[in-house]
Amino acid sequence: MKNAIAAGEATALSVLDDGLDHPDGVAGRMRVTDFLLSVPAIGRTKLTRILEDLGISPAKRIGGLGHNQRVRLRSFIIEREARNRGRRKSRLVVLAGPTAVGKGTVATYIRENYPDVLLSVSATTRRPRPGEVEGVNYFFVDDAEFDRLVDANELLEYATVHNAYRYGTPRKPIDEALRRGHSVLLEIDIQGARQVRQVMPEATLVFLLPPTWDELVRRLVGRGTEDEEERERRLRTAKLELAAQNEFDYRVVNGSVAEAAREVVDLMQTRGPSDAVPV
Ligand SMILES: Nc1ncnc2c1ncn2[C@@H]1O[C@H](COP(=O)(O)OP(=O)(O)OP(=O)(O)O)[C@@H](O)[C@H]1O
Ligand SMILES: Nc1nc2c(ncn2[C@@H]2O[C@H](COP(=O)(O)O)[C@@H](O)[C@H]2O)c(=O)[nH]1
Repeated sequence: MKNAIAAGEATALSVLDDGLDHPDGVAGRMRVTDFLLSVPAIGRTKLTRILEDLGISPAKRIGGLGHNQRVRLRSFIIEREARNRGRRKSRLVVLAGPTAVGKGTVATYIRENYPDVLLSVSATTRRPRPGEVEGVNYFFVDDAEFDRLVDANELLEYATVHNAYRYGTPRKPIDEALRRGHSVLLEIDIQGARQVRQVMPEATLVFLLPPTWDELVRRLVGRGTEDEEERERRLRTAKLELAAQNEFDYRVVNGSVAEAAREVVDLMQTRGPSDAVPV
């Protein structure tokens, strides 16, 4: 049932009605606490207050509610769905762009300065760089484990990036976060962004641009993590990637990290974008 809500296949009201009509069915046997926690934007803190207001004990199951409790819970859900109708749903935002444009830098700034934004942690077959932390920067896995994640359909998308290592987005934490009403940010490459568009057409795709081509080259060289041959290869790919920017919903120019980060975060809020340019 929880997954049904997460996938948008059933509204909370239809799950509730199913439970009330069929006390011995899956929804009927669901605890009211689990049901309410499956409703987007209801967390444990709100749950206690809601149960008190509705006069329902946390131990109750949907199928075991008394008449007045049913009426109160149903009205609560109907009002909530009516209020939320027309508002944007929680968002999956994908940040992509050419090599060295600053995707990682902007994503790190967001992680450090906007704690409400959930930044997806990818799995990768590349080795950790100095200072990178398992579970924070990446889940560092070997080829066999990456194959297992792919075979078990545990990745929302995956790709071999820069012809070198494999990277992929674990699906479960994203489903869970969206179900809870949070917005999620993925910092991935363009192949991955295209896959996300296929499987989640409602995702917002943001293309990060350098102020100029010369500045992109300066950043790549200045980072000093690739040799000349690899830099040349990445810059050739970058030209092709820049040509893909029209596939994206918004473009953000990474002139200042703080401003680019704010624009991306604005795209995740219900009020919509500020300075980002719709494509
Ligand atoms: N707004 C900015 N102004 C100046 N330098 C920046 C800015 N944003 C990022 N940089 C620098 O540019 C370099 C590349 O940034 P970063 O590694 O974040 O790029 P990336 O897009 O994640 O690259 P890749 O896809 O190759 O991993 C880094 O040295 C970073 O410090
Ligand atoms: N398709 C995906 N691309 C990803 C993912 N996680 C990161 N990336 C991209 O890989 C490159 C290289 O990253 P680095 O940390 O090794 O420098 C960069 O362009 C990232 O955007 C992912 O899960 N899927």
